[in-house]
Amino acid sequence: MKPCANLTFLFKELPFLERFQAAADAGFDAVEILFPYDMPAPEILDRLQLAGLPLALINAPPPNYTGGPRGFAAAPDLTDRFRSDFLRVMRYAKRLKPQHIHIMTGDGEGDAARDTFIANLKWAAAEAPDQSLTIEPLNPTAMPGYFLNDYAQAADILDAVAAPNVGLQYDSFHAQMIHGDAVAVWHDHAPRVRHVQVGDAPDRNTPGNGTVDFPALFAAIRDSRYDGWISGEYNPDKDTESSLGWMSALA
Ligand SMILES: O=C(O)C(=O)[C@H](O)CO
Ligand SMILES: [Mg+2]
Repeated sequence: MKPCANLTFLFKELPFLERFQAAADAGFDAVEILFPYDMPAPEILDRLQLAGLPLALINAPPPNYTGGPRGFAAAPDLTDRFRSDFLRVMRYAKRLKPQHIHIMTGDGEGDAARDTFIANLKWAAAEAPDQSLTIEPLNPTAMPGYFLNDYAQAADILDAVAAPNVGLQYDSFHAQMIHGDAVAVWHDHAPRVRHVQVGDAPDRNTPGNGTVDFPALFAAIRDSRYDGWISGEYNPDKDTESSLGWMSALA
């Protein structure tokens, strides 16, 4: 199991560009960045190369995302917007080579949103056949109104899309908040998972300081032979360094 650091959440004690080396020094093998678009790609690439780290994941809402809607992939009236933004994301991705791109749905509900999301995912999968794309249910307490908010719903959508390069992004914080048992969610959906993020519930804080059963979760992940990244995506209770005890369970 390979540890990854989400640099949007971890090492916030440091200026953004210094977080890459800090992650490498702390023993991480990769980093992910939720919204890298405010920074020139060459600067990020430079820091990745200096630290010797691959980029595991970026998000795909619009590149100019600045606290606006969290994506458009399920917005029936904004298909053109989603598609032109996706092409811009792919131009960025060509430089940074993220292993996964998380496609965010934005707000919505009902059949029209579902159909739009499926059609957009099929289109994106065909447009970028060599790029792994992920979808991630976000819990309604943290993200009210967000369309993709349940793991069974995500499984249904992945079945309908049926594209080899589209899979599930599992997040222990959201899984626990949505379904009450992050370990059970892992057991139900492990074969679909392409990328894992960890944080505790209910406060998205340091793993081990909340209600998620991390010993059971890491044992289940190990048993399932998942070989992707396990990324820390949480707000450390104190400083980042003292929050990294969970990494030793991955060795
Ligand atoms: O909120 C999360 O858990 C995510 O991973 C999203 O990418 C947030 O942007
Ligand atoms: Mg997440």
